[in-house]
Order: sequence, then C-alpha cells, then structure tokens
Amino acid sequence: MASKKHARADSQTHSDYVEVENMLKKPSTKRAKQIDADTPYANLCERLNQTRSRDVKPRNVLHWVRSKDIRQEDNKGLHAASQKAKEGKGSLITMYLWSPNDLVFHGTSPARSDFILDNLRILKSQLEDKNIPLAIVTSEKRGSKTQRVMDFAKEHDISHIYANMEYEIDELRRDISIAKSVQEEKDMAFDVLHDQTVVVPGTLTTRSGGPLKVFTPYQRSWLSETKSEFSLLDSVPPPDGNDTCARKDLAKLFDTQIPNLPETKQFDSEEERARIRKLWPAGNEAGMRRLADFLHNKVADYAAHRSEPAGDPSSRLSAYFSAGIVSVREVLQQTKKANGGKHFDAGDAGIIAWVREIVFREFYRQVTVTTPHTAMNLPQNLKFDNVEWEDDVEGWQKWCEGKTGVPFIDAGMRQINTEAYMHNRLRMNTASYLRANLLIDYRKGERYFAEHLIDWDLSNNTQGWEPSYTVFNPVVQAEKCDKHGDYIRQWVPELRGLKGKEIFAPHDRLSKEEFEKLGYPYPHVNYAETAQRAKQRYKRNLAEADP
Ligand SMILES: Cc1cc2nc3c(=O)[nH]c(=O)nc-3n(C[C@H](O)[C@H](O)[C@H](O)COP(=O)(O)OP(=O)(O)OC[C@H]3O[C@@H](n4cnc5c(N)ncnc54)[C@H](O)[C@@H]3O)c2cc1C
Repeated sequence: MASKKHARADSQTHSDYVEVENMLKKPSTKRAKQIDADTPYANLCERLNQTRSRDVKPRNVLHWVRSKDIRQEDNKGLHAASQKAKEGKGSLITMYLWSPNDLVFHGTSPARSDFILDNLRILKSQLEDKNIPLAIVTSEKRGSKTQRVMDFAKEHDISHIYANMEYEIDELRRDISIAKSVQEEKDMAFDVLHDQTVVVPGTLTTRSGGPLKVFTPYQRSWLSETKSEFSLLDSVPPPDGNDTCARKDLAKLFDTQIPNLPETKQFDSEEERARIRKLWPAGNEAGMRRLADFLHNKVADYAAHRSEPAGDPSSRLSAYFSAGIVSVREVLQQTKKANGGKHFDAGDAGIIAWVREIVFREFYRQVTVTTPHTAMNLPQNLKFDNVEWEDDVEGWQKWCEGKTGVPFIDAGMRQINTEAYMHNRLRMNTASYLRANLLIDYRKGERYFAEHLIDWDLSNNTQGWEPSYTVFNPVVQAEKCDKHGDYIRQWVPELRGLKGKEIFAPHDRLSKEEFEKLGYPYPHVNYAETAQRAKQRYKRNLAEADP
C-alpha cells in the first residue's frame, strides 16, 4: 500500500464516497461563463502592471517560492529578486507559504506532499550555502494567506516581493489579494513572472486575436514561435549570495524548519516513504540525471513505443515538472543538443514526438488561463456537466483497488496505488472506464488521481480527464499496447501464469473452471453494453443541457 490514504481506499465505504462528492463543489454553468468572460488572470495582470512598476527603493527583497518552482536553477522569479536585491543594500530572502489545509483541500497525495517537502529541504540547504534564508511561513487557515504574507513582508522590511505565476483560479485570486494589499502600502512592489512554460499561456492566438483552443494549430504556432524567438529558451543563473552578515541579521529566518507531513498525508511506515523516495529522488540534479538518461537511452524509441507501458518508455519527469524541480527551458536546451542542434520540428523522430508532449503541457496551461472554469470542477465542454452519473459504489471501490476484472484497467490502478504514478496510456484507459463503462462522475476519478499521483498537476489532470464521447475498449487497447501481456503480468500477479491472449480477457477466453482457479475478480460490468449505455446517456443529457 502506498499510503494511509490508499489504505483508506481499500475499505471505501459509502460515506467515503459521499465525502469525495462533497469535495467537488462547483459553480453553476452560468457563473462559469461569467468567470471565463472576465478572467482572474486578466485581472491579476492588470493589477501587476501597477504593483510591479512602483518606484520603490530596494531594501530586503523577497522571492516567494511556490510548489511549482522549488529550485534555484533557471528560476525567473528568484533571479529577478536576486538582481533587485543587488541594487540596494538589503538582503535576498526566500519564503515558502506552508498551508497544510490546502493539501487537504486539493487532495494532494502523500507522495507529492513529501516530494515537495524533500525538495524544499534541498533548496533550503543550497540557499543557506549562499547566506540566503528560506523561511517557512505557516498559514493554518486557507483564508489567512494574504495576511500572513503581508505580515512577513512588513516584519522583515521587504521592499519587493517576487514570485512565479501559478495559473489555477485559487492561486490567481490569492495573488490578486496580495496585489491589492501591496497597493495599499506606500513603499512596496509586487511582481509575478512567467516561469512554468516556454511560451506565456494565452499568447498564442488565432488571426482574429482569440486564444488558440485546438492543440494542432497551437503546436504549429508554438514551434514557429520558439524557432523564430531563440531567446525563449534562454535560462537565467542561480541567485547571487548575500553577505555573511545576513546570517546574523536574519538568524531567526535561517532557524525556521521545514515542516513535517500533516497527519493525513503520512505514509504507513518509514520503509514505505523510503520506497517512494527511491522511485522519485528529490532535487534538480536527480531530475536532470533522469533527463540525461532518457535522452541517451530511451528517446530514440519514444515515437514508436511510447504507448507500450511494459517497457517504461517515457521520461518519468512529470513529478519534476509539476513541482518545478527542473526548468522546462533547461530541459529543452538539453533536448535540442541531443537533436544535434536542430529545432523540434526536425531531426530525431523520438525527440519530435517527446517535445510534442511538452507542448501539450504548455497548451493545457493556456486552456487553464483562458477557460478558468476548468479549474473549478467543471468540464471544458460545459454540456458534460449535465450528465446523470451512476451511483455505483461497488464499481468505484473495485476501480480504486484495481479489481474490476478487466486486466489492463486493474494493472493501471495497481500501478498508481503502488508507484504514485501511472503510464499515460493507462491514465487514458482507466479514466475512460470510470466515466463511461462505470458511468461514475469523472470528477471523482480526477480527485482520486490527485490523491495518489506524485506528479499531480491541475492543468494536465483536468484536461486529461475532460469527458468526451470516446470510449476505449480496454481489451483492444491492451492487445495493441501490451502485446505480450507483460505490463499486466507485472501488476496483476493472479494472471502471471497466463501465456496467450487469455491474459487480456481471462473471463471470456478461459473456461469457467480455469477462470475460477485464478482467484481473479469477475468483470464488474459488460464492456459492450456499458459503452453503448454511456454513449446514449451522453447524447441524451447533452442534448438536454442548458448552456
Ligand atoms: C486522465 C489523465 C490524467 C493525467 N494527469 C496528469 C497529472 O496529474 N500530472 C501530469 O503531469 N500529467 C498528467 N497526465 C498526462 C500524462 O499522462 C503524464 O504527464 C505522463 O504520463 C507523465 O509521464 P512522463 O513524465 O514519463 O511523460 P513523458 O511521456 O516523458 O512526457 C514528458 C512530459 O510531457 C508532459 N506530458 C506528457 N504527456 C502529457 C499529456 N498527455 N498532457 C499534458 N502533458 C503531458 C509531462 O510534463 C511529462 O513529464 C494525465 C493524463 C491523463 C490521460
């Protein structure tokens, strides 16, 4: 078992199921459209135009580290803060706002929570070597963040606050609130920089000026933009150090400790934590080593084999991207080198295919910024909010535990429960199975992924879970992507003894007697019937939808 959280999933009761439901509050579709028409992102940008340009003499300068930029290498906000600090006589201070209730609210997994803390430990030690403190400011209540940050800034005579942009609606609203408070101060400035992507979300537009909303034209435009604007891949150096006297002046800040995991985010045991840590070692160095290994040993086969989970064909860099342990610019610089200096529209087929996935990541941030309701438990296609979902508690429990009786689905769910990670092809299949074959509200699955993945990322997860009419046949998918059944064999030990095509659908392809000997669950539902039911339900409910 990966975590206490998962142990809880084993004994999921109806009240747990309802608890998930309560977490999924959402606005009406009418309200969603209003938010899309007047986005918090646009509102924040407008305010920042005023707070960033204020003529304030630098004193102490703050970089506010967020859960998506925990590194000193090529960190735009940290670099800007370091440059500003050099203009004055004050020090560079860094700070992380620790909000345990946010972890609970967002359902952040123990694996991701622990990964964040471990990376903060590394960053704190690297910065301390340069006499830069990393202070931990705790906000016990979700609503007290602005107050805590402003109190900290005043207490430490901060003239400038820098941070990197987070594009989710709650985070944008938090920054709007900070910007308002900074505006009320006479001698403070606030700036938030774009660091998560190469191309700033929202800037790739159609001829008429609207944001590109379809991936293929977005990718075309991204490739052309990054080809003509070389500087987009430029990186910035790590921060310069403070004078040694900062050690004494800011002693209290150097003393703050990285917090422990909250009770609900702890692992079952220290061994369990060590096992997950070994799979996902913390730190920029570990991430960049992983990249080098991928570029050297795997990327050449990526185009041909990326959908075959048995060979573990992908980079497994998602955890490092989602917590900002590696910079996407530095990753792409190394990738370009591996491509013999060619841009990402030519050269090695594996590299072209891999960078396409990075572009997906950028595209999904553009969607979050321009369609903010997608970060509010609502589908991008609002009509899908009208679907009448089934209340299949048993199906839900079986899905969570990897006991649906469909080998490919069960293998995927057992992988996520064990590794805090699932291969992309399985994410697609398990999501389709939940929202179509089980007809369970896809938002419950989205939340389950957040509660278990180490790489949880709101934009990638919500877009990955976006409902549609597509229903994957998990037997056909397995026969195509797991030809020899090795992935299934790895994760479903009950089926390890099966050698032929029986492994993909043991219930249908073995005799009753042979099947029962396996000790493997009966299929919870019939694939063909439920796929048909889902399509009809979607069609009827979408036709009746109001928006
Ligand atoms: C239902 C569903 C939920 C998902 N939830 C998440 C999530 O919470 N966090 C997350 O990072 N990804 C998510 N993805 C996208 C994708 O599955 C993972 O990024 C990928 O499997 C991570 O493995 P990797 O790092 O080896 O990827 P690689 O294949 O090596 O790709 C390199 C990087 O590109 C990005 N990327 C790859 N595939 C996608 C994609 N389909 N969409 C957007 N970006 C992509 C990731 O940052 C990834 O690390 C989800 C996909 C689906 C279908």
